[in-house]
Amino acid sequence: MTFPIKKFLSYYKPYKGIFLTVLGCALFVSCLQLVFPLLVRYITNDVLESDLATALTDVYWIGGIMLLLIVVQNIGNYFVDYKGHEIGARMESDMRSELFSHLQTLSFRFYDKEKTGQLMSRVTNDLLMLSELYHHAPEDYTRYLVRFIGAFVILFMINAPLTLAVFCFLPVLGVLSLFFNRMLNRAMTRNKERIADVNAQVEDSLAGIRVVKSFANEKLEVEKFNRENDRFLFSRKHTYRAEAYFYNSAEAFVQLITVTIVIFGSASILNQTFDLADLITFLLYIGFLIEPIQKLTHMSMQFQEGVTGFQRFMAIMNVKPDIENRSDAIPLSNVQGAIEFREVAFRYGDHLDDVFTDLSLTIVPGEYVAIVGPSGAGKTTLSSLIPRFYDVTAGSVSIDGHDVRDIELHSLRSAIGIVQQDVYLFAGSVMDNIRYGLPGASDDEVMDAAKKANAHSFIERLPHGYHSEIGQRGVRLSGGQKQRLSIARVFLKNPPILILDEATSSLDNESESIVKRSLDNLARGRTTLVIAHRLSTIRNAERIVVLTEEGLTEQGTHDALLSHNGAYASLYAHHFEYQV
Ligand SMILES: Nc1ncnc2c1ncn2[C@@H]1O[C@H](COP(=O)(O)OP(=O)(O)OP(=O)(O)O)[C@@H](O)[C@H]1O
Repeated sequence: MTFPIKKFLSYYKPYKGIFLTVLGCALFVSCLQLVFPLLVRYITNDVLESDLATALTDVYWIGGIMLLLIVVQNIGNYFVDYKGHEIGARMESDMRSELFSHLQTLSFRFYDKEKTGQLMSRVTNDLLMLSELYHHAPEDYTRYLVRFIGAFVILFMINAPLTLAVFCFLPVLGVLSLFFNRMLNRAMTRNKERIADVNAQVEDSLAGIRVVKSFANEKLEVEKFNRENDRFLFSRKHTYRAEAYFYNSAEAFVQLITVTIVIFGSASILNQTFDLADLITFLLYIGFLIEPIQKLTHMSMQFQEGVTGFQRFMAIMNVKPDIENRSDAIPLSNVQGAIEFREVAFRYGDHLDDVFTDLSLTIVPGEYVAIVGPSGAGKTTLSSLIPRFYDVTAGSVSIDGHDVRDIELHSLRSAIGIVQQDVYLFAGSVMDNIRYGLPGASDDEVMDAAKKANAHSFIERLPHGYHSEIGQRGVRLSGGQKQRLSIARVFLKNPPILILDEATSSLDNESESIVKRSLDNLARGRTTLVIAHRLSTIRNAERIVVLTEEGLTEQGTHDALLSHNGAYASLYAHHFEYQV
């Protein structure tokens, strides 16, 4: 993947002013730092040669100047460190927010493929590395470059041959770092993938902790986790080995440079072509030359981590949502609730089998239609084409005569309410969860919806009524209670079209009958599509549609289908065979 430099730089834009100030400050402080060794050289070379009284005065003066320089430098460094980090953190926060917003736009097809834990890793870890690169790299490179060039010029003026001799080591170091850079880059990418796998494993195991415990499979989960954890450890070991090679080779070069100066400098002093002040200046400035080399490994790590983090960030940002508003999408208003599937073909992926090939079905406004059929026939898939969770492969789905692909997505989904067997409730209070159906609804409206969903009385019995916390995913509520909250949520939303997907199949008889009454209330006056396994619950449906692997094979009322003695009759017989 080529590096999208323009996009990378665009995140600096909102902070251009403060960023350039920080950079200017780093530059200024670096220049001040170059003055120090020159002052020491001046003392050893000139001041110490003069008479005692003048020398002492000069030393005090220079000491004062040095103190002032220290104060100015440290104030400057404080500003650079504080503001620099803040800019990095702000940019990281902007990117995190952009990434999260983008994730919200991606469709079911994307989430079918991606692991939640891995995505979480991108939103957190990868961006953390990026903030370091964003602010440290420009500051550090400026500091090191200024000091490096400054020290080179000063040393060159003092003793050109020795300075050039020191510089002969640098190309070798350059080649070395290029070689290790590639190695580190690969290792960093692998590290990121591995930690994302660890995250995914943690997410999966903890989200399913109730299943884990019910099967007493804690040990198995620990083994699965350790497998990923070990892979991460192995990958990090590789990185550290590469790093250690690089760091120590660079360190050896640094020491070689110091030894060269000491030997050549001392020999030159003996030959009287160099004096002690020159040697002291060289040794003081050598730090300015060595520092960037010593930091090269760290900077290169930081650079690689930031770059791979950005590439992984962009890999998601570049995923185009496959379900989007068309530029001329129309808002859906005054919905009557007519639904039409016309010659619909659908498959989940290019290499997967068709779920439907030529399916046509018309539902009139306000009709109550039940879809039944064997498991895997495509009942849920059919219902998910109405709110455009997936787009048809061929044919069309329309509402009130408008192809759903031409309807503005928000208005389309606002017109459809879905109640599922697997209720998802968010951490928060009962009130928050019902209000999710219509953010901005008043407390009275929420309570009214709860009453219609037969949820009000149980909510009032909770320790803090509507303000009771329900725990993550509603663990503190029973299945039937969760279901009624989800129905209240849809009451509040008040959509003209309703999809009930196996909404009561996991409940016991008593809960089922309460939930059933709530659902009947909800369905009144709305076009309703029920996906049912329990054939007993849909006996009164105005129309029952039978979906099998061959497509829609039969439709009619319960009695008509039974007397037809086809697929429905055999499903029904089968169903009751198991019920008895
Ligand atoms: N996200 C998905 N990606 C790929 N294939 C899928 C996906 N969801 C469902 N399928 C496949 O599509 C087919 C229809 O599944 P669907 O869930 O619609 O059936 P269903 O009739 O609702 O089944 P059930 O009654 O068991 O819930 C099945 O073969 C299933 O494996």
